Amino acid sequence: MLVSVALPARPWTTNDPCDEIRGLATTAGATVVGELTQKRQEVQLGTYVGKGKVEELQELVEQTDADVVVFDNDLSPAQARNLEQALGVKVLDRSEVILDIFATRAQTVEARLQVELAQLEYSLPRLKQMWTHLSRQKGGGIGLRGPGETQLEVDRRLVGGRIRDLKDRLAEVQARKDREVASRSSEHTVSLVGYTNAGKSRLMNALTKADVYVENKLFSTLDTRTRQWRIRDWGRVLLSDTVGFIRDLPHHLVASFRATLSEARHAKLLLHVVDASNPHAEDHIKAVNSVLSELGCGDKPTILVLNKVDAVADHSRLHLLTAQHPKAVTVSGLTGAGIPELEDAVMASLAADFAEAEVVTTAGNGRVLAFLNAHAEIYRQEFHDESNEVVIRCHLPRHLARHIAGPDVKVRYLNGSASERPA
Ligand SMILES: Nc1nc2c(ncn2[C@@H]2O[C@H](COP(=O)(O)OP(=O)(O)OP(=O)(O)O)[C@@H](O)[C@H]2O)c(=O)[nH]1
Ligand SMILES: [Mg+2]
Repeated sequence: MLVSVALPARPWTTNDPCDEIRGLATTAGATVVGELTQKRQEVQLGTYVGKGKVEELQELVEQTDADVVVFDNDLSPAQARNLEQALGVKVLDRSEVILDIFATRAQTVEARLQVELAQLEYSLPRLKQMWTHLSRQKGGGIGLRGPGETQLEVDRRLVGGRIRDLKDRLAEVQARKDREVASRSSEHTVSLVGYTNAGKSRLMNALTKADVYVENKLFSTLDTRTRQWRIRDWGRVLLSDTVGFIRDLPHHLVASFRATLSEARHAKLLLHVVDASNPHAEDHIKAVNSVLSELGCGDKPTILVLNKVDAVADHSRLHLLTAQHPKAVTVSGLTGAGIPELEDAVMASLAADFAEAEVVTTAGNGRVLAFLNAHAEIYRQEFHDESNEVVIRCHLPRHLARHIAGPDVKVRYLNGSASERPA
């Protein structure tokens, strides 16, 4: 049974208020048997909704034989407890459903650690509810208590210990990952970000011919994957797919998925993928932008990618989107439409970092030659026998110039216009 409550601070954005929570609940494996919606001026402290609605909900639960009630809103521990008592069935809120999906989807060690951490941090304030229940069963918890401690305190301590343990292990994994990401600092790194189900993974497959899991469910990607993307004859880009964002992401998850998003934080360019066929596309763009700025990626060069253009039924809405975001690129990961234009936009953005340069070094400097071969676009090489020097004209990413610095290396930039490519 789904419940969605509109509040002045969190209004419904469509005439189908349960749309998203239905998607989340189904993704979590539930079958939806009924829905209840209400507009309220403020939250009822004890039970979130008013007494009348609780009764209505009770009836609906009985009629449909529902065994879980899922709120599209976030409930306080006390509200969840009171509702469970009144309704006689399990009551979950939006964050719990998202956490549950994350728990079943997490694949790598890192994602599992993050999900467990988020779940424990979420349940710590809710322990009281579990233990008042249990201590009644076990005769007041006799025999379970440590000296001077109530069972609740023991439990909090255990959970607290586990949380610290998880944090330590995550820190290790993340340090390793940061080293990995940093070692790619000389590369063109691009990250796909966007609302869940926007089509990031499919676009990744289309661009890199990789085989990343794609599914019409929310949060099909929980781990970052990085693949090579060869853009025609221009060069190589490392493209990462990331976990999808969602409105009101539980903030523990934002924090713990920071690491999963480290690729995005270190990327030189973000491709913000939007499902242009979704009527809420504009809301999704805003939600993603706000998570990005929370992650400290707000100022990163970003290309907005209006995806699934093949599925857009209402073209006037697409026109609105393109009018609102004139620099956006319109594509379809399914049909491949617009991908050449996306490649152009990516090249132009990354090339803004390129400069035409003349590098002079001794002919035997294999290190510099190898580096330029790998990272620059060389278009002329001259050997000067008398001085035993080699003069290399190339297109060099400015931020890489420091990697070839040395006593026998001279770098001279040939013109100020960085984005121009030599003929
Ligand atoms: N019609 C159409 N469907 C698409 C397109 N791109 C993706 N889809 C479908 O949209 C659904 C979601 O695609 P994914 O690539 O898994 O989306 P995602 O952004 O990676 O989703 P999460 O990993 O859950 O955040 C799948 O059913 C895809 O087949 C497209 O260009 N056109
Ligand atoms: Mg995905």
